[in-house]
Amino acid sequence: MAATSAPAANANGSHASAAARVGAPTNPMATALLTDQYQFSMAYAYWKAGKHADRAVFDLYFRKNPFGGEFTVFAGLEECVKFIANFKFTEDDITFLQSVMPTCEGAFFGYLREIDCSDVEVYAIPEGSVVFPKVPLIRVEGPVAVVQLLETPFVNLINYASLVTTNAARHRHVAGKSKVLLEFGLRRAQGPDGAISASKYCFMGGFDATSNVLAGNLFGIPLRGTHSHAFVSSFMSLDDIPDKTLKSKDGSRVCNDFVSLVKEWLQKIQVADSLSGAFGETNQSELAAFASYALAFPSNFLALVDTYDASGIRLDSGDLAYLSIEARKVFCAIEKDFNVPGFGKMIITASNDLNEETIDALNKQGHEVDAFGIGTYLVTCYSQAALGCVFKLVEINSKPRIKLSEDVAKVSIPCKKRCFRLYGKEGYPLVDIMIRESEPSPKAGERILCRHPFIESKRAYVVPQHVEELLQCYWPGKSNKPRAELPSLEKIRSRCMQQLEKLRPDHIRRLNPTPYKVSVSAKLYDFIHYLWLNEAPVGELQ
Ligand SMILES: Nc1ncnc2c1ncn2[C@@H]1O[C@H](COP(=O)(O)OP(=O)(O)OP(=O)(O)O)[C@@H](O)[C@H]1O
Ligand SMILES: O=P(O)(O)OC[C@H]1O[C@H](OP(=O)(O)OP(=O)(O)O)[C@H](O)[C@@H]1O
Ligand SMILES: O=C(O)c1cccnc1
Ligand SMILES: [Mg+2]
Repeated sequence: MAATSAPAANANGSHASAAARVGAPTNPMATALLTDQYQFSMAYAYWKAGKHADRAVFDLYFRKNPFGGEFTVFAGLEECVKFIANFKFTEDDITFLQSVMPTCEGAFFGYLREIDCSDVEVYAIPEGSVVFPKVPLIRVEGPVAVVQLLETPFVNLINYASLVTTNAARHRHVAGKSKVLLEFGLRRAQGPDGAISASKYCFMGGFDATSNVLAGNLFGIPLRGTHSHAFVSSFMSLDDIPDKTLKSKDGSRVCNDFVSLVKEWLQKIQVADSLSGAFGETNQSELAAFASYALAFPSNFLALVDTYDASGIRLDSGDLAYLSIEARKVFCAIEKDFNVPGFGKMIITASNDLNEETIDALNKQGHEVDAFGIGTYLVTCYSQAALGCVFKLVEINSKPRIKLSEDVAKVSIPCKKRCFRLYGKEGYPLVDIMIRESEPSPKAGERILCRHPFIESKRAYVVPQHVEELLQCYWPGKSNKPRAELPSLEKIRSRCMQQLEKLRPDHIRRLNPTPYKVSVSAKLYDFIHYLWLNEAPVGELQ
């Protein structure tokens, strides 16, 4: 996506061209009808009350980090921007809405027919950033009825995206930088959209490649894969191979009878002392499948070796630590005894219900796996079903609003806010702080009081070495703010990896990670509590 500094939309109607520049959401189902019915009910009631154009500010945020961790990776922003760029009801949509809202006045549908997001402003934290609870990931400002309609699709586009990106980042963290991570989840994902999103966001979170061909086509994600048990078991014997000619890629080297060569080598390794008879009971049909696969992919050979008995290169069952070590020993012995340089470094891929815990267990045991193929646990986010992002009204017509709850964690933080990340001496982020829009920004070298939004005793002075403003303008509406760039997937992925590297290690460790501090300015703290007391009814004791 090209960078642009032009306003996305302005009063003289450049909204359509902005939409063309930004492009359409990946999923064609992400249209203006993809929302909950109650959003239309409220839009109608706002309209009836003459409030539909009231200027509202909503924050999209989550309350708790997923997977028992203390960090989250923010993802899905580009799809939200594409969504609002294309937000418009078609005549068919209007006809349908009229049919399901028969009691609404006709003029309301005339209003719906006209609306788009040209008067909506979207500020957000850059996609791929590490984020924390309570801090707005996206701040949406605009006519209340329009922004209300955006609640469900925005939350939908962010929730799973951020959850699965975080899951992928956690798998990357436990596997370590040097391992190849392959996303194999297409068959186990929640439908086609779940699968496509998983492939995109697992790559963003640090995976190297996917088996999902459509995702490769749509997003340019590298494709990787091996072969399945069906291929191996489809062969009966070496007689199943009609064309035995093996050619090098450029055709310069030809072996006319590769099958005889395979047999010859099998005899050699069967009697090799260093392999102590490991190949004595080689399954002939499995051997035929591998020989045939090698003939098809002479420079890219990979064998699924556990169909009959595990002994070598994608391992998909059994004790993966033990088998990978045994396989490596065999490869190293062959390299040494038969002088085949590089054979010992043959890539060992492992798959089969892998997840953070099993990879951690393998690491603790010691293993020789180079690449992990991960499906079910990764893409279904097995250990946490949803992130639980919410979209809350924080201000209307410049009047701050608060949502109270018995559960303090569910009390919303009112006001249109600006958010900053304060970095310490060692270069690590120390704390995120939210301030009222009217307050001066925190500055490097200047002491600022950071307060826990709800717990009075929790506060700290911080003298930041560096201050980063978190919310950037991605959709300026009718303002003249320059629009922040929507970077390529590759760039977002790099951002994610860099951000995780910059985080203090105790925030990302798997066991008992330290919570990152999220705070508000003293002014905002006072205001929250003033508004809270103002809004909370005083009980009466009888
Ligand atoms: N060394 C290991 N340490 C911890 N977990 C492992 C280890 N090796 C494999 N696993 C995990 O143990 C589980 C093995 O599951 P299970 O016993 O059902 O499979 P299997 O019998 O080996 O294979 P299959 O039933 O697919 O033929 C998988 O989740 C796998 O990832
Ligand atoms: O295990 P996952 O993390 O979900 O990774 C994807 C799995 O998909 C394939 O299994 P397949 O559909 O062949 O079924 P099976 O291995 O369960 O027999 C492959 O063998 C992997 O095990
Ligand atoms: O290419 C593979 O090995 C693969 C792809 C999808 C699922 N399981 C394995
Ligand atoms: Mg399997």
